[in-house]
Amino acid sequence: MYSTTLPHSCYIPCKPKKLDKTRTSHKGKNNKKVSLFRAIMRRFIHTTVRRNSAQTTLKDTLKKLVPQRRIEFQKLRQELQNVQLPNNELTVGSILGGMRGCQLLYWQSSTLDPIKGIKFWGYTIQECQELLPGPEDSSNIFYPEAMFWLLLTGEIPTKKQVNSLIQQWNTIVISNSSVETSYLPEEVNSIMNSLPATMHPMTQFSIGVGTLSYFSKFRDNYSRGVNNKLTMWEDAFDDVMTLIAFLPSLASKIYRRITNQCNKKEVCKFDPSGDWAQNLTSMMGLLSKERNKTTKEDKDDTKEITNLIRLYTGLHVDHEGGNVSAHTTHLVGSALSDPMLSYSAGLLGLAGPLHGLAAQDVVKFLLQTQKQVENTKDETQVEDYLWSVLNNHHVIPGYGHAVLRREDPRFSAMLDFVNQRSEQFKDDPNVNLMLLLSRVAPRVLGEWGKCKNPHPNVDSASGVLFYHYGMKELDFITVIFGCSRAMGPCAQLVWDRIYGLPIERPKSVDFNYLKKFSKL
Ligand SMILES: CC(=O)SCCNC(=O)CCNC(=O)[C@H](O)C(C)(C)COP(=O)(O)OP(=O)(O)OC[C@H]1O[C@@H](n2cnc3c(N)ncnc32)[C@H](O)[C@@H]1OP(=O)(O)O
Ligand SMILES: O=C([O-])CC(=O)C(=O)O
Repeated sequence: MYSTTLPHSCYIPCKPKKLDKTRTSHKGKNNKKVSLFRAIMRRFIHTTVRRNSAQTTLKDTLKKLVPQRRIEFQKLRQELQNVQLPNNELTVGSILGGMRGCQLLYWQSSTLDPIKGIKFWGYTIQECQELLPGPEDSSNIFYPEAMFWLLLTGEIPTKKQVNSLIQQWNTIVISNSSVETSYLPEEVNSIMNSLPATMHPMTQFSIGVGTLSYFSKFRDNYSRGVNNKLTMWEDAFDDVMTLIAFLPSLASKIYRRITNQCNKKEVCKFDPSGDWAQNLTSMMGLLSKERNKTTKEDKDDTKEITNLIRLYTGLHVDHEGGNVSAHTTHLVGSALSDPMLSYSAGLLGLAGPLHGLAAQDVVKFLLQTQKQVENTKDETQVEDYLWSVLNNHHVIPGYGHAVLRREDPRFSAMLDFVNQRSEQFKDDPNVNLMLLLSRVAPRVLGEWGKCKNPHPNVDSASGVLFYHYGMKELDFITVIFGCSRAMGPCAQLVWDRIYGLPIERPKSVDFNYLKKFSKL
């Protein structure tokens, strides 16, 4: 009766009392005893049934189904790879293969060529570096504000226009009053304070951005019936401005919480005339004397880390519409969720290790390689280590791409940053390992042959540079990515509402439908 396969903790030794037949006939005086006996039996049967059903939990049931279903699915996938479904230009291979290469989305501000990489309204990264306004004393660095102007309008802004946007992001109107964006509104601040500081920074970030929805004009005006299909883009625009303007405060709040610097006022320095990336760098406390020593080189570092954040946040803004963070933002926005909710969802996609989280994983990987490989200057030893990673069915973070088929030009731009400062970086073992990997990994991945693009993507070079300048909290790195990525998808949200694009709702197919096309 008791299953011996039950886990020990489920086995409750409870023997049924023997049924005394003689007593059952004594009605009347033995009535009480009989009903007590029946109750005990009912209870016994009930517990036994429950115990037996514990043998087949939902997960156990699923586990039994997995091997066979996997085989069937793989067979069907292989057989129908090139089959086009009726009234559908897509093949089954595309539907089951992450829709790679299918043109399914409208995206305005950037396009991605597999070989040439990203272009923002037709401008290459190099052209943006030449044309977009930036600090006078730094070549190849532009203000992210200038990039946002380009993303939203398709026009290269003048210096004056960029300055006006810098001012606008430093003082923003919420709840009908003008506030400096140096501190978070109390409604958001208190939510952030209630989160465990050990919660992953990307989770905190998404919650913070979602909480900003409290101030959404779009949401408020929609619920009161104030805006309509023709005017709601203006509320979307105002929300996007509020959202982006508060990102430096929000990100630095998270950073200061995880580094226990919350009560140090000198850390959170906000310059009311400073640019967005400068305030982000400064408010995180990356420029504080405690984190950076005070030698002459360290003063140069202060300028350089600000420029690194400007370059990084200027380059990560957008990567056409199909990447997970952009696509999610667009999808959620299509239900007319406000821009804060939409981007909060986008950030949760960016937090995945195959997407934005690879930025932190790359640094973890570099540090792990330093520990595992005796001499990380020796290409053969590093190569052997990479083979062991692949043979253990792990990915090499920072390599490969769903669309790109050459080295990511954003990676090249980060590398130029390093090469232009070779003196600063020449003795950094992690930067040197990153450079060595960029030669060795493509060779190994190419020989391995599974991965369609063996070259480095943008995440390969970025985190290690933050690490160089003192950001040792690896889990935080993707938050900076998230500050930047807000710009492209949010610019698109405004245009989605200008054009009145509909709710996104593709059709799905099930296994049985696909099976109709199978000969198996
Ligand atoms: C900002 C960004 O989001 S850039 C991307 C950041 N992500 C990373 O760096 C993580 C490492 N890279 C990867 O996992 C992948 O290259 C992705 C997710 C970026 C692209 O995925 P896909 O388009 O499926 O790549 P692709 O078609 O080349 O994959 C074919 C196979 O090679 C594997 N592969 C791809 N890249 C790698 C890699 N860097 N290391 C090991 N294996 C890899 C895939 O996992 C897949 O294996 P499978 O057939 O067993 O499932
Ligand atoms: O394009 C992609 O899929 C991933 C990527 O590089 C990005 O979003 O920046």
